[in-house]
This record gives sequence, structure tokens and C-alpha cells, in this order.
Amino acid sequence: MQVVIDALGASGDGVVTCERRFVPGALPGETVEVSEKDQLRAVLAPSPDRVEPPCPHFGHCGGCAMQHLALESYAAWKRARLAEALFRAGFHDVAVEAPRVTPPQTRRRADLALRRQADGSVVLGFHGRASGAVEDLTTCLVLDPALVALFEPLRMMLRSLQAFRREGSAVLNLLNSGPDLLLRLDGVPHAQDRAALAAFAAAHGLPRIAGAPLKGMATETLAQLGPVAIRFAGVDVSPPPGAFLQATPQGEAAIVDAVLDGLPRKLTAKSRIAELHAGLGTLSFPLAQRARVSAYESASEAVTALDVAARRVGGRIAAIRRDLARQPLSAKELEAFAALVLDPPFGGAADQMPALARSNLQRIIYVSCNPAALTRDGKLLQAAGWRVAKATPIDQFLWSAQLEAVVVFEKPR
Ligand SMILES: C[S@@+](CC[C@H](N)C(=O)[O-])C[C@H]1O[C@@H](n2cnc3c(N)ncnc32)[C@H](O)[C@@H]1O
Repeated sequence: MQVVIDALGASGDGVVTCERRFVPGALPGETVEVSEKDQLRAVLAPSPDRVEPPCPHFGHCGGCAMQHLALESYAAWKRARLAEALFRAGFHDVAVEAPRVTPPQTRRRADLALRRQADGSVVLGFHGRASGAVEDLTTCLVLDPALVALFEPLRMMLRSLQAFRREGSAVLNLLNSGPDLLLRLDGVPHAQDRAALAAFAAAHGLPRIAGAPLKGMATETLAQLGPVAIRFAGVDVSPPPGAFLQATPQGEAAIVDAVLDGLPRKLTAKSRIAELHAGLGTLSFPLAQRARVSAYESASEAVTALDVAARRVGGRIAAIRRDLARQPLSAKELEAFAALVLDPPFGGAADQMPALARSNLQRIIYVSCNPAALTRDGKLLQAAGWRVAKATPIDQFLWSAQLEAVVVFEKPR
């Protein structure tokens, strides 16, 4: 069947709007032939924006969805999606900034799926686009080459690892101290496995390898050859295995710049900033160069890591463990702060928003990784009279449909 694509959907599929038909891999303006299940069979009249995807795994690997779209149009799509998210929240006149798009080969965090084949060999890669299969990666154009270089040695090492039976995953974080590996395995590592892991760590410059059961939380260090550290604004923090990091150093820098730029101009040394969902302190340390910071976070290991580093550099950051979904900051508590930064998980910050909307904060700076949650949370601010002072799309997940943003809200007084 032939169809004409007229839009790009939120997940990057070509859309035939009037038929609510979604065709992965098709672009607006194209006439394409599709299967009964809307799979792209052939592009009959290509868009001028269509380019040759640079990665040999594109189309099978679920990591990238948009390598077939020219970079300029791709960036314009991301910008339009942020404008649309804010429009839906009721902010109709926002001049969205140009997106900050991070370059290829800079992603420093990968969550790779592992499968053992019947012949003992190991498949390692991201989940496939359509199926539950794992695409066995020979290369990856978004990941930092230091992580890609570990693919083959990891496969070889896992082949002989007894604690890896059928399936598992490998979280690789590229820290300032080198790659940090968390293996989730379906077996229990014994002495021989631990020796193999220590030899692997030494041969490939990994200060630490940790392990966890495939279904479970308890994490243990399996090999530790040196300290682990990630640096924020010149301060070393020692992260727990598999910790959340912003996806690329360039994306992190763009977020930090946009957050600092959104702070009220008249901060004094005594001003206080509330930072919600602080993680390891990616934003806390840069923010602490402008004011005192109360950094709230629910994950206790992250709070401990942030607290230890914050104490070492003086008392401008208070790291506070708090589940903000169960116990949001109250209007009374918010009175202590000049501004507030929030960087919630994918689901957004629904429980915290009513108090923020009512508050007298000068600025609310919302770091978003989910346009739908931003729309829902933004609606409350809009209804309470807040306006958008600046909105910056940040594309840390190159060639994917994900969209991050820093939105600065202020309330005219
Ligand atoms: C998107 S990450 C941001 C972390 C940090 N701001 C950064 O840039 O690295 C979201 C953080 O929110 C934390 N979080 C999730 N649910 C939370 C809750 N209910 N209360 C407080 N923090 C929460 C997570 O543990 C995670 O550290």
C-alpha cells in the first residue's frame, strides 16, 4: 500500500495524520510503500531531508531512531517538540532557543543487554527496535569510543564467566577515573569469576567492577583496583555503581549553563537555592558557586556520595535525603529560598508542583527529560500566573526521539 507522510510523531515515526498511521523510518513529505502492519517497505519519493544513516546497525538497533534525517531538520524537530510541550501547557508565545545538540561519540553511559547463545558465545548490545532481540553491536556511533573499545573484550571475558548463564546486563559509566562497570547476572559469582573480573579490570583500566543479581537491588563490589570519581565543577564525587549521570559531558555542560543562566540576577552570598532531585550533585556544585544550596534527593547512596564531597569543599551544600513524592517541600519551607531547581525523573514532579505553583520563589528552573511530564507540570504553573522566561532544548541522546530541556519560569510581580 502507498501512503504520503505528513508529520513526524513524538517517537520519530512518520505519520499519516488523518489515518493515525505511524510508519517507522519514514519522513514528512515522502511517499512510501508500507506493509499491512505499517512497516516501511520502500521509499518511493524521498524527502530532501533524507540522508544515509552512518551506522551499520541503524534500523535494527533500538538505540537510534533518527539517523536518516538531516541534522538541521532533526534539530528543528526537537525545538518544535519543546515548543509544542509548552504550548500544550498553556504557554503560547514562547521563543524556544536553538537546541544544544551533542556530537557523536560522546555518550558516557550505556546500559547494554547480554545474552548467552547455545554455543556459549555472547551477544552484547542494545535491544532491537521492534523485537525483544538484542542487536549484537560491533560499533556504536553515539557512545564514547572508550566504551565501544570494551565491547569485544567484555564478550570474551563473559564467555568464561560462570555467573553469566543466559541473560544479564552491563551498565558502563565512563567516569573521570575510567570506565565503571556494573554487571547484572543470573548466577552467583564465585572465586574463579572474581579473579577473571579482577584480571579484566587490570587489563582494561577499570578501577571498579560491581555485580548485582538480575532481579534485585543488592549491589556488591567484585573487583576494586583504585578509587572511582566523577568531577562536577572541579569537585570529585565517588559514585555508587551504575549511578545516574547526565548522558554526555557536553549535554551536562549545556544543562549547567542554562540552569546558571536562569538564576535570579540578584543573588548574594547568603541567598539560598533549593535543588530537588540532586543525584550525585551534577548541578549542586556549579550552583554552590552562586549561593548556598539545599540539595534534596531520595536515593541514599547518592545523598551519601554528595554529602561526603560537599563536606570536603566547605559547607555551601546541604545534602538532604528526602522522598519528594511522599513528602514534597511545603509552601512554608519554600519561603527560605530565592530560587528552586528541579530535575525530576521521567515521571515528572506531580506531587511537588502545587506548592511550587503557589510559592513566592523568584524563579523555578525545571530540567526536564520528558515533554509530556513537562506539559502536565507546567500547566499548574501557567494556571498560577507563572510565565516562561527561557526555554532551551538539550539533545543529549543524539539520533533518538528523547528530548531534554531547561525551562526557566518566573512570576511577574
Ligand atoms: C534525572 S535524575 C537527575 C539527577 C541530577 N540532578 C543530575 O543531574 O545528575 C533524577 C534524580 O531524581 C531522584 N529521584 C527520583 N525520585 C525521587 C523522589 N521521589 N524524591 C527525590 N528524588 C527523587 C533520582 O534518584 C535521581 O537522582
